[in-house]
Amino acid sequence: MAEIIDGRAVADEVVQTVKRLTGELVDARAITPGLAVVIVGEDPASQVYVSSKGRKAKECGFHSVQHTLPAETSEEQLVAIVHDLNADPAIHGILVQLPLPAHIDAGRIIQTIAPEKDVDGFHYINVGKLGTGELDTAFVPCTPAGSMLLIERVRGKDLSGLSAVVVGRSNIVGKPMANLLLAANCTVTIAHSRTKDLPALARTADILVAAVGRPEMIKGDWVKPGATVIDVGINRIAAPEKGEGKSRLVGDVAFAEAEKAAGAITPVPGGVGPMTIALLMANTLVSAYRAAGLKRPTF
Ligand SMILES: Nc1nc(=O)c2c([nH]1)NC[C@@H]1CN(c3ccc(C(=O)N[C@@H](CCC(=O)O)C(=O)O)cc3)C=[N+]21
Repeated sequence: MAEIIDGRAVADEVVQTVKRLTGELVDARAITPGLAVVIVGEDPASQVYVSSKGRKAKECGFHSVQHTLPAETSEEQLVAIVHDLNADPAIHGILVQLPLPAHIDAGRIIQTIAPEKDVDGFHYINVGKLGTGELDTAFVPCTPAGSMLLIERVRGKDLSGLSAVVVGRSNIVGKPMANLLLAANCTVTIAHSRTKDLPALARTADILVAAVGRPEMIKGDWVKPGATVIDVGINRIAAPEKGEGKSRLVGDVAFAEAEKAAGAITPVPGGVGPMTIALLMANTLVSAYRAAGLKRPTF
């Protein structure tokens, strides 16, 4: 049976390190890292993520601000808010929660965020830096960065020559994940909905990352014996066994089957999700260190 990777425990270690380094920054330079989270509309799932980000930021000792805007907020109003946050020296990280309402051009909003405050790592400047390997000055998207930390926990820091298959090609997870694995000298394949014989390809992976958003799509017999399986999916599905109208969270991997073959596997919940939030704190801390002209801490 696979080792079950405890994402909550690793995330907590990251948060404790952020907290300690925040204390050092406050003592040495009187600079408090500041994180602004902007949410437009009332999507209940989004509200949950945003409030847990605010809670973690306070736990780290950050200055934390949240802008909750009505669903009718115009694109120009949102652009104006981002401009204000760009100009605010107390703010080192800006996160605009996605998805945005359909009448707002999310791409334009992301490109409005100052790259040096783009702790999501979604701005073209940060995407380009990751693509060209300028990791010292880039922000790397939180979910792939957190997934890499979990992979390193299991396999050590030297991933050289390992075969990695990333299932999913999104700009926020699949593509940056593939770039990080490539930077770590893995042989990387990105699979997607048009990939031929995905089960056979998946079985070649020493590191298998599932980021497709389809509940339990990756089956146990797609997993190479001993592989490291990172499940990025968070899918809410009906759970009639828990009672009428109840639901539960599952990943993109059929966990009960896959844990029999894998060497190590992340659960859902309690795997990648908590790491995403921890790396948001780490990126915000790094931004504050850079703004102070100090060397970037590494995680
Ligand atoms: N600009 C932007 N950046 C984001 O990083 C971003 C976003 N927009 N929009 C929404 C998604 C979603 N997201 C999650 C983070 C943590 C958990 C998490 O900690 N999940 C827990 C379970 C939470 C539960 O029980 O619902 C876990 O996996 O253990 C989930 C989802 C960040 N997102």
